[in-house]
Amino acid sequence: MLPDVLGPTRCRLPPPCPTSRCRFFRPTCLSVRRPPPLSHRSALWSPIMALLLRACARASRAAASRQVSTTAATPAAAAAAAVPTPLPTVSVTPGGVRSVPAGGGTTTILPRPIYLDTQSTTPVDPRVLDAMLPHLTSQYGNPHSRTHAYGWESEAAVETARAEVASLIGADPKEIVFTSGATEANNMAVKGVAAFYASKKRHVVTTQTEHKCVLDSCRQLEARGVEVTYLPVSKDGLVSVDAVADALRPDTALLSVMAVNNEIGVVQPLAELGALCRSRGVFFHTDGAQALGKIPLDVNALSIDLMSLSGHKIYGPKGVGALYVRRRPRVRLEPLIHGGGQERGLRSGTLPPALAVGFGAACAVAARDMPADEAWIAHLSARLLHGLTSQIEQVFINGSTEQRYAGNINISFAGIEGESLLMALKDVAVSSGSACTSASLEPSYVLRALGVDEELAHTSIRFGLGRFTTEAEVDYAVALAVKHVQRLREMSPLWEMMQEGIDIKSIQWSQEH
Ligand SMILES: Cc1ncc(COP(=O)(O)O)c(C=O)c1O
Ligand code: FES
Repeated sequence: MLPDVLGPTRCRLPPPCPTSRCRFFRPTCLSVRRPPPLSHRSALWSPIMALLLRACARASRAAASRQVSTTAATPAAAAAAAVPTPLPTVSVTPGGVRSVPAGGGTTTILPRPIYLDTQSTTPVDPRVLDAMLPHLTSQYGNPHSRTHAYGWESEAAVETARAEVASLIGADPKEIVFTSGATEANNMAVKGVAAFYASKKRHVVTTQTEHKCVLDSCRQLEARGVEVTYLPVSKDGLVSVDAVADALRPDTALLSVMAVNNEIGVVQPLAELGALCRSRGVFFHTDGAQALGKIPLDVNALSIDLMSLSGHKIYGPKGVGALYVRRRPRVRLEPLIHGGGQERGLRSGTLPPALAVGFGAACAVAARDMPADEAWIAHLSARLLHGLTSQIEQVFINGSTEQRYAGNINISFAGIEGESLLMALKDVAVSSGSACTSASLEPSYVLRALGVDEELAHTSIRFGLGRFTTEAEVDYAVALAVKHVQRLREMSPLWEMMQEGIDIKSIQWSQEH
C-alpha cells in the first residue's frame, strides 16, 4: 500500500500564491483556506481531466433532463429536481488518483506510482497553465493573420513568449525559431547546417552519448556522403576538449555536443568547446533540452551558435521547443519544413500560440525560480544519495560526481538482476539503464559508452528530481530501494559469490544444451 506522501506538502512556489490552480496547499497560501475548485485542482492531470469531463458531461446531461422534466412537473417536484447531484471529490496523490464519493469513503481508481522521472518530462507548472488558458479559449487568432485584431493579439503573445525564451539564454528574440520540440530542433541544426555548407564542408563531429535524435540525424548525413566523427567519452561521461580539438578539420562544419546528458546528468565543458569552435571556424551546436532552466546558459558567454530547447522539460507544455540560431556571426541552415515561410523561412507552419506562450511562461518562471529550484533539488539529491549509499553497499553513481546536474541521479546496484529490480520498484516511476528492444533488455548505449559493466548497466536506475518533488517522495523511493535491493541480494547467487570475493568476470559460464 502506497503512503499518501503528498500530505501536508510544503509549497514550492514563491509567495504570494500566483494561481488558483495549485495542488500544493501551503500554510501561507490562500488556497488552503479556499481550496481551488474541483476542475482547477485537476486541470493538470489528463487522466483526471478525462474523468472530470465525463462527470461534467453526465452532470450536464442530468441537468438538461431535469430542465425538461421541470416544465411538466409540479413546483415541488421541480424544486426537488433542481437540487444538483453531488459529485465525487477527485484528488491526485502520488499513491493514486482518488475519488471520494459524495456520501463518504475513499476509493482509489487509478494507482499511480510516485513520479521521479523528470528527465522524461515534467508536469506543467500551474503558472504556465494560467498563461496558456486564454490562448486555448478566447484568444484563438492565427498569429500570422495580419488583417485583424485576433491575429494581432496572438502575434503579440507569441512575440512576448519568444522574448522570454531568448532572455533565459541571453539571446536576441530574433534568434529564436519555434519548433515542435528538441527532436525537431536537433534535426534542424544538424541536417540544416550540414546541408547549407555541404559544397565546402563535409565533416561533422559529435559524441557517442548524444540523444538518439542527434545520432540518427548524423546517420542520415552519412547516407548523404557527409563524414561524421563520433567521439568516445571518458569513464565520467565527459568528452575531452583535446580529443575534440584533434577531431576538428578545416572541412568540419559543425560540432554537436549535448549540454546536460539526459541519462546521466553530466554537464559537458560548454565554454571550452565553444571557445575552441570559435577559434577554428566551426559552428557549435548544443542540445540544451536537459539544461535549460536547470543550469545557467548564456549563448554569448559560452560561444554557442545553435541550441536546441524543449518546453516539456521545464514545466511547460509538450509539443513545443525552439532552436536558437546565432545571427552574428551568422549561422545559415537549410530548413527541414517548407511552406508559408513562417519563422523567417526556417520553419514553415502556423505557430501554436498556446504552446509558445506556455513555453515562454515556463522560461520566465525558470528565470525567476532557478536559484530556489537549484537549492531545493540539491537538497533532495543529497537526501536521496545519502539515503541510498548509507544503507546499501556497492552502489555506483554513473557519470561525473562533480560536473553534473543534481536532479539527475543515475545509480547502479551491484549483485542483483536488473529486471527484478525494475519490477520491485514499480511503485516509483523511474527510468532504467536498459532499453527494451525486442525480447531482451539491452543495456543503455550511454552507459556502455562510459564503459559501465553490462551487469551494472542492467541494474542502473535514473532518479529524476524536480521543482515539485517532495522530501516524502524521496524518502519513500529510498525506503523501497533499500528494502528490495536487500531482499534481491539475499536471493542472489551472484551477490553471494561477490561476498566470497569471487571475481564474477573471471567465471566461465557453461551452457546446457
Ligand atoms: C537531451 C534531449 N534531447 C532531445 C530530447 C527530445 O525532446 P522533445 O521531446 O522535445 O522532442 C530529449 C527528450 O527526451 C532530451 O532529453
Ligand atoms: S499552495 Fe498556492 S501556490 Fe502553492
